[in-house]
Amino acid sequence: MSEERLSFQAEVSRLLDIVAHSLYSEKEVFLRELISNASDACDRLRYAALTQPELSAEDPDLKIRLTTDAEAKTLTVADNGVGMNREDLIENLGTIARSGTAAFMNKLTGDAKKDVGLIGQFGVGFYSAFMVSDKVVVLTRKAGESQGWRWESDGRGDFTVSEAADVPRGTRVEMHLKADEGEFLEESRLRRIVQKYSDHIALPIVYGEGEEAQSLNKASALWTRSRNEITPEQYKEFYHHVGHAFDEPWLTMHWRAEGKIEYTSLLFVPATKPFDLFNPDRRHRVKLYVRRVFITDEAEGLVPPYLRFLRGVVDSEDLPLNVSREMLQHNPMLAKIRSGIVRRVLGDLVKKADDAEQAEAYATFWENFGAVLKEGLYEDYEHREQITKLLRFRTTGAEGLVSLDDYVGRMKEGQDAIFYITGDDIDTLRRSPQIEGFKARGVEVLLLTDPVDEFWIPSVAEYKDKKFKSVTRGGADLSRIKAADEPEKPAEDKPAENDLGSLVAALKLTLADAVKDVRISERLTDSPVCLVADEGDMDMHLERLLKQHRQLDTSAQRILEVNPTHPLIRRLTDLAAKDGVSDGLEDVAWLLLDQARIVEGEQIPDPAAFSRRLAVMLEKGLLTGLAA
Ligand SMILES: Nc1ncnc2c1ncn2[C@@H]1O[C@H](COP(=O)(O)OP(=O)(O)OP(=O)(O)O)[C@@H](O)[C@H]1O
Repeated sequence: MSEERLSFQAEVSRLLDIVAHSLYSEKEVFLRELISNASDACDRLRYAALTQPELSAEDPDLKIRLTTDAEAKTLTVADNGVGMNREDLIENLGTIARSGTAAFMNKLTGDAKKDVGLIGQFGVGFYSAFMVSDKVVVLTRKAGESQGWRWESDGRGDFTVSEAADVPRGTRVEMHLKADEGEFLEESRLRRIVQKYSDHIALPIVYGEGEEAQSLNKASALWTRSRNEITPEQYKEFYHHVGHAFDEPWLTMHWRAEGKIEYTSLLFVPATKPFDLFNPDRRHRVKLYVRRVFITDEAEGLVPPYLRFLRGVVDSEDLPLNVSREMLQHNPMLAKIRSGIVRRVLGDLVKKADDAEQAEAYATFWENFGAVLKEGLYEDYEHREQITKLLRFRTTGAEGLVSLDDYVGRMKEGQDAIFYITGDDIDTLRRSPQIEGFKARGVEVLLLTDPVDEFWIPSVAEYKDKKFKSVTRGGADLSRIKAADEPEKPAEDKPAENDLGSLVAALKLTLADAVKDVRISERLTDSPVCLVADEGDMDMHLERLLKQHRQLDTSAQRILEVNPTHPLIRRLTDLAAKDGVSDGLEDVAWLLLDQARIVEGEQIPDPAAFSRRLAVMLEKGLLTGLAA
């Protein structure tokens, strides 16, 4: 087959443009990226060879080799790993398949300086070779296939692919260095880079060929070394490699489990949210090794979905090497390892959460992963208590994050429930009419904005014998809670009970089926009205959420609560006591209901009628206002 010329995917072209034109301060990281790829390729071959030993038989000692040619000004990174065929080459070195790429690309501004910072966080993998090269040639042959392939590009829009003869198994990436990148031809420079970024790689990385070849790294898997031999820098570089991450690890956990089951874990909690955290598959990314052999990064059941933010490796001494990825899931050993991991990780997180000096650091973790962790409250009954200790909340009572123990410790005399409100964002929740009375009495309300909150609360139901209670459902029961500094309302502020009775009757008659009931409110202090759900009905926010996701197409009737101390309601009470249901009262009743719906974020069923009534009322108001 002759040479084919193909174009890069548009995203790759944009990326290459930035890579080539930006003054990336740490160009040396290209080597880390290529070594990381080479190591992954060897891991994949080693796994495939477990069931097909012939794949690696001709050249079984897996390694990574760096060579230079001072005359040709080339640096080559070669591995004898799994290699690529034509389709792999076109798919892998012409596109960016990684999840989160689209989101990343949307963030690019076109301003090279800013974009470089972003790339630093995202990593450009193979394409970083173009930071130091004006031409890259890849020669590769896939394990088990006889045809070799050559890929070549100057990194400017297109690349060529052609057949190549006599290519050994694996991949050679030959970089034709730019004129001013001669430093990458020097062994000492390469050695320093390898030691800085790639020392954790478990394979030998050598410089040169034959007898002369020099070893550049320790070639022992980082997790097999003892903790006191590993520097924070080395942990970080390993985290970058294993997690395809570019931030600092927020927490590093490295331990060996001994006894009935033996395994080593080196796990990290990232400092920032990975792009794919909320993918529907809820997959974790922890890599499973069996006695130093990489098995899979898709071992379902190794880590529960609510800890899917973890990155790192678990290396088992007991699982059989020939365990197929499919059979793994049902292996009882795996369940034991998982339970060890969960216990340890939750234990370490609780320690962090309990440490008052680390409150700020813990808040970062919580903002990133709290919403994911909460899934464990209903998915992992066994560890619910520990997860509960990790919970943090925004509330009406404090600026920062509050734990359930903080909350319970501050409960008012007579308060027997943990009050909460759910919604889409904190600011709207803080302004909700339903929490007015709670705020006025100094009763703290948890402000919940994660969709998952609607699901764990009913499942957990209570904490330390205090039930969770939504402030937008059922009665407010505020009268039983004593507030020390509660100002007594002057008696004349509240209309007479009888008159209020007439108002409620008139509103019920007017609004009929549009509401389930009309009640005098205990929870309002400033707003005239609000909607609440009846005790046994679904909370309003949950109903909206389910409708958005097309999981529900009916609506429950709501209760309209009126604030007896609001001037508007007092005026209306007089009107109802005098005339019963009048035209004026009818219009106001509907307007109040629509207003309550708007504040709640609900649709108004008849906007035209709303607008007509509003115009009538404004006109009347203006006329009497002008006359006065
Ligand atoms: N030396 C290699 N041997 C075999 N396949 C390789 C090699 N280098 C790259 N590839 C293939 O090309 C793909 C793309 O590589 P690239 O470095 O761009 O991204 P990545 O490795 O998936 O992510 P990262 O940015 O974390 O490196 C890899 O996923 C792999 O399938």
